[in-house]
Amino acid sequence: MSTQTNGTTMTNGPQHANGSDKERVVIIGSGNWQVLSTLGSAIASVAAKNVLLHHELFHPEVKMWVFEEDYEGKPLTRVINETHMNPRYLPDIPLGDNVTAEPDLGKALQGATALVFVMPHQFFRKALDGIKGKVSQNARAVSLIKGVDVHGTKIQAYATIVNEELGISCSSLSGANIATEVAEGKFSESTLGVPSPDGFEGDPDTLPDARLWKPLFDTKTFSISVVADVEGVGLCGALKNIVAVAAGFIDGLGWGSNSKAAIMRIGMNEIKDFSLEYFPTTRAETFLEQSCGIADIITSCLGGRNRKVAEAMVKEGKPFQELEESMLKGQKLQGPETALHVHEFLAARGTKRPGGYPLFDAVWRICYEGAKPESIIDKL
Ligand SMILES: NC(=O)c1ccc[n+]([C@@H]2O[C@H](COP(=O)([O-])OP(=O)(O)OC[C@H]3O[C@@H](n4cnc5c(N)ncnc54)[C@H](O)[C@@H]3O)[C@@H](O)[C@H]2O)c1
Ligand SMILES: O=P(O)(O)OC[C@H](O)CO
Repeated sequence: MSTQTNGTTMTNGPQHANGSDKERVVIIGSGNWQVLSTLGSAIASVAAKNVLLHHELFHPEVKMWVFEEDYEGKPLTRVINETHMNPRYLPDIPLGDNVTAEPDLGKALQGATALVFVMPHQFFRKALDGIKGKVSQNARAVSLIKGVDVHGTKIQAYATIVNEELGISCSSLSGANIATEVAEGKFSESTLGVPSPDGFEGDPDTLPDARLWKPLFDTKTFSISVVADVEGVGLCGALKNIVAVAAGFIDGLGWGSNSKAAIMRIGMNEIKDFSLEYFPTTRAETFLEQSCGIADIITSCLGGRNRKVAEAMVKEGKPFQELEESMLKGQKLQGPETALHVHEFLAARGTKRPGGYPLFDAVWRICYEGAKPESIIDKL
């Protein structure tokens, strides 16, 4: 098994067990980030174009594992394969004729060497159980999942779990990336965190996993920057969802732009300090300089689903679970559960930060403990 801290077993790619020297891409997930699933479906549409462009590196077919469900009386996979769109999670966006939807995870993984994980974190563990033992040790993975996994005093980003459980190298991709805007080809940036040898200070674009994933995702309108910080990129994506919930409360209360800017600033500091406190390989500049850091906080606090549902919680006085169902229609919220996971972790592990993490704590209290939204500023 490879170990991935700042270092990993650095496979240099091609010459795979499938007998081909070309990378075979499988997208595991098919939601709103399909561009990347809706990211899954949005990501599928970006990746589908790039495998054709970089045909010397990639096999032309992109498989997409789809959690099978009924769509207007037909299996969703059949609808996707007939129309080359995913009307359930990413309406009106062509995915590319070379994307094949597959409901059987084992079949989707056959011959796969480049695994793109893009599903709500709520479904990750079950999918991972179905993947174990079915992946070539030459394969590599990238996680686009924005969340953290907590067990008692242990907290992990998803790329680390993929690395540990499947024994393959895993990168992270995260940024200011509202899926529909990416799918519509509106200019966005994203950050790719790749494994590197300990103490690496060179050009991250030269690292082996950057040479695989950057050609798959980078386009003129979806611009990828590479950093040697897998965990930092994953943590930014996870923790900004808590801040976006807080921003939604501010909107619901009608408190205006100064309050929202304060929430973004305080949230940025909590994300950075939390990551540096518990994940020693993370780099402060990832939070302050990259799309996955400050830029994703801004876009999520302006236009994300977490913000939208949290605003409705205040205005309609309903719990997030009810609003998630009625407003998102099958898409999933990550912010409230991430606040719960972080709360459980901090309760078990404690913190050396003076005053703790009061914004993260306030979001947990409002979502799960019935605290009033106005109390969000009480300990800031
Ligand atoms: N949508 C975005 O704008 C966006 C942007 C960047 C990152 N992300 C991240 O990408 C990840 C995926 O988000 P998304 O927006 O694509 O998903 P989503 O919120 O659209 O959720 C729908 C997905 O969940 C799947 N699903 C539903 N029930 C399931 C089950 N029982 N088992 C397995 N899968 C099931 C559906 O098949 C579909 O793929 C998340 O971590 C999210 O934070 C999303
Ligand atoms: O819609 P949200 O709140 O899940 O955020 C989507 C993306 O993560 C924004 O980068």
